Amino acid sequence: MALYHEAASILETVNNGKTSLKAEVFGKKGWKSDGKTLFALTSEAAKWSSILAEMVEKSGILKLEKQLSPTLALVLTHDLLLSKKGIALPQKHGLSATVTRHKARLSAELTKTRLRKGFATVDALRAHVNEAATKEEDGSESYAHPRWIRINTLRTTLEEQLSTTFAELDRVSSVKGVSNRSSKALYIDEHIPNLIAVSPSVNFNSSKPYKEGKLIFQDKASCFPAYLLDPGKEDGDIIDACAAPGNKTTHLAAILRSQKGEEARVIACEKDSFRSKTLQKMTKLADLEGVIEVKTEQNFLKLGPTSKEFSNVTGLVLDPSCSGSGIVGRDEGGIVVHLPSTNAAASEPTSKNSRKRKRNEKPSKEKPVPESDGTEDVREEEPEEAPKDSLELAKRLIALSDFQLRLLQHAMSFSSARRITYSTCSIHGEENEGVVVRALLSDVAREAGWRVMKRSEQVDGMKRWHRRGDLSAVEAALQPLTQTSVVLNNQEVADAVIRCDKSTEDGTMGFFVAGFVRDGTTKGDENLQHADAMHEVENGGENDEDEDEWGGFSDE
Ligand SMILES: C[S@@+](CC[C@H](N)C(=O)[O-])C[C@H]1O[C@@H](n2cnc3c(N)ncnc32)[C@H](O)[C@@H]1O
Repeated sequence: MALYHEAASILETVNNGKTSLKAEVFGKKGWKSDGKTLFALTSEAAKWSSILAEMVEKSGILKLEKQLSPTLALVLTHDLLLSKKGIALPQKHGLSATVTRHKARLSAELTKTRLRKGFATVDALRAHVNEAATKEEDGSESYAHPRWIRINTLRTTLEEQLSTTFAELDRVSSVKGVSNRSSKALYIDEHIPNLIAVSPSVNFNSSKPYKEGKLIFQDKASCFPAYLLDPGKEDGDIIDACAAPGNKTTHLAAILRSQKGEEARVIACEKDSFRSKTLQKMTKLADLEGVIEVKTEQNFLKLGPTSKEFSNVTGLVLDPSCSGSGIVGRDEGGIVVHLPSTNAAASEPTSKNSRKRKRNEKPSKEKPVPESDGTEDVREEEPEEAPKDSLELAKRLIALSDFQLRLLQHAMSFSSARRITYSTCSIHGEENEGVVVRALLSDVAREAGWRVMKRSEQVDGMKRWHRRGDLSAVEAALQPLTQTSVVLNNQEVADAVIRCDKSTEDGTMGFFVAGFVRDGTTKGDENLQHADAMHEVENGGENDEDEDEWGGFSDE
């Protein structure tokens, strides 16, 4: 029967970004299958594809059943487990048999995914998947996430790309103009230089300039930290403390190079070994001039802030691991078909022992390195897994924010540093305003004279950005600190820090960034209405335990 082969071929074409699902199914003559059935199957499989791809990958069936392509496995698995009628083929049909014999394994993977996402039943998961899909298609309520592309000025210019790669696209004057799924439009961002957004239906994944590192796929919000740091001619070296996969590193390098020419130097530090490799690849591709020095498998906390090597470091970008709660899932963007990797090995059967993770061992979130260039599949951060309950979330946020504070305080210890940006792709106040307040009130910040970078002091685009910090989160962070005699100017701090919300007309992911400055001449207590003698703010991550990395939670 042609249905599954035709559906698989349609998903392949749509995934290449050449056309839309509707245009492919109904606009093309010659399909043997009924159009409505074909559309229903392909759109359902696309909707479920992130879940199905993971199940197929983990089950390892692509390795065992060589006649299955990733898209064919997707549509067959969809009908096997999620369609009421099952696979529309006789049981003995060869194609049906190739997936049916793995039904137990695939079902187990579906159960694991469902539980991990926090849904008690398949129907609850289905409702969630449907709701997400309805939102995507309802332009009035939610906006299709545009594809943000930063033009890498280390390798090309905006003008060159506008007149070549993007010459065919219609120019629009608002982000909303590119949020329409069927449009082929381009918007030049009004806040971040050299950043554009294109409609979700246009895909430059396989374009030459992308493969050459001239285009960097980077959400608008993720461009804020390097831009807010705003390094200039007078600056020395800049450290990107938590760098992989390297989007902010290459952005920093581009800005610094434009200011300092050959003198520009960015030191990129990454602790994780797998992500270090991605960072190396990405920077090698994007930075032919050698502005960036990569420190692989390097714990930032182990860099000596007063050592000679870093005596010329005047700025730091700190974008540490976070809950990832602001991330826009790939399925919240345009029609994206998630495909299982053909290289994926079957996951180990879950035994009691294998489920246990050692304390401090980082949960493995990495995707296999694609053979092509390895940059696009390692994300800046992984989306948050739904916590079981509010208690688990609270615990998670305490551990994360202590870790983030510790890194921020370390950044504040660099002897020549004058500016720092701290960012997360989290929506939780604890990881954002909470960390900022705790850092500002810490001895480290006060002794070194760090204060928040006020809105009025920020680079033009950031000054104009409308979403600012959450005042109630600033106040909430101060509440437990009853011991302190220091009073912050809460409103000024809230206005100084920057937020992005996901799924709004801004077209960004959820994000947070704060700038810190120290003037060098004062003790920098400008945000403090009165600063009394040295005080014990709180433990604030200055614990003796050698916890130098966010290690996730153990299952124990
Ligand atoms: C949110 S990601 C960074 C994304 C990156 N800034 C970008 O824009 O592409 C956080 C990174 O910090 C790394 N990391 C966590 N703890 C670290 C530490 N102590 N030292 C250095 N890197 C660390 C993680 O492995 C992860 O790659």
